[in-house]
Amino acid sequence: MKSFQLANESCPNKFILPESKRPNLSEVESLDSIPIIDLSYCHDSSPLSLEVVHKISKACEEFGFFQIVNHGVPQQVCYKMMKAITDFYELPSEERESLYSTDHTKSVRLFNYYLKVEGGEKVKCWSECFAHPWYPNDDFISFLPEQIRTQYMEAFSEYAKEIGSLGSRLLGLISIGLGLEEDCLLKKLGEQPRQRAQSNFYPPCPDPELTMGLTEHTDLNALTVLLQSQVSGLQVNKNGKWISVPFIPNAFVINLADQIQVLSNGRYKSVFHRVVTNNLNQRLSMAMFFGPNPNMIIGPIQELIDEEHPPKYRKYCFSEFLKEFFNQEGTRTMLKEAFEISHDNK
Ligand SMILES: O=C(O)CCC(=O)C(=O)O
Ligand SMILES: [Fe+2]
Repeated sequence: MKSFQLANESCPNKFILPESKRPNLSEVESLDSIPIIDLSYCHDSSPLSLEVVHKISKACEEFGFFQIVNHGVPQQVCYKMMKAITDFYELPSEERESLYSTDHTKSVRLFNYYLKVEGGEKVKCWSECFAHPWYPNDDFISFLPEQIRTQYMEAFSEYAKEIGSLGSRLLGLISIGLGLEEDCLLKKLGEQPRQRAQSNFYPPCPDPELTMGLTEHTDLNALTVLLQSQVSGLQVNKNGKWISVPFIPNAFVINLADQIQVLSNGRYKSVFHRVVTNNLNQRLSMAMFFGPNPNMIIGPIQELIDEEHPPKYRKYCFSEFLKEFFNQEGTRTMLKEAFEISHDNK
């Protein structure tokens, strides 16, 4: 699956976006940035800080994105995870070849995102992504290239444990911010929630104005915890403008995904984001997705509905949402909208 050229070569056609979909890098907003929230006072043993709850709630309403620092996940655990994915992508591409698949029903696979353009043609994103479940480990261990299997599994097991408890803690704080019981959102995800991991690799690109590392999208799950390498590239849309998310040492980027937008009846936002490329340095990220069990029924939470806030979305089974997601593969822009209730004729 050799798909990338060296940075001093020109950009192959299959990666070149039509003009209207290009990143327009000079227009990226440099004055605004997503909030940075210190979680020092929110560890399991500490009493709840209402100030932190308030900051998170505000970030969820205004940006749908924030970074967290002093989150309690040991630096070494993150370092080992980042090293394992770096080593994975640094293997000769033949070693990863057998993992490559365009079949989205495969739960472990290496793939490229693409954008469907007019005429049905597919333009590839300038990235490689490797997705797999969090558990059980046996389901994906055998797929990993042998050279990195032990290292990856060791790093991932520790990492998944830490991110699992961080995610539950964040869902608790977000629930309280919505005026709900602390365990409300976690319960909405059900038993055996859909938890997936995805590493993203963005090699240097000869012409960053023509390509996209990941085209604009919202995440389909409930919550994403993202670890990024030192090279920036992630941008978040706010009021139609793109703002960059800087790399902060020992921080995680948190973003709300579609299911929280629906559960919160539109109060908290799952916003569009994208990743741009650069011609100097490779970039890596590890996204940990928290989603509902596919059999769970999702819809606006009863306590958040009243006369002033009628339900914006109909109830659906999460598996239905997943089906819609795969139907929209390559466009992915009207996902939640497919479940909206129209109040036009009221
Ligand atoms: O690489 C990044 O910074 C973002 C990745 C992302 O948006 C995703 O995996 O959904
Ligand atoms: Fe994303």
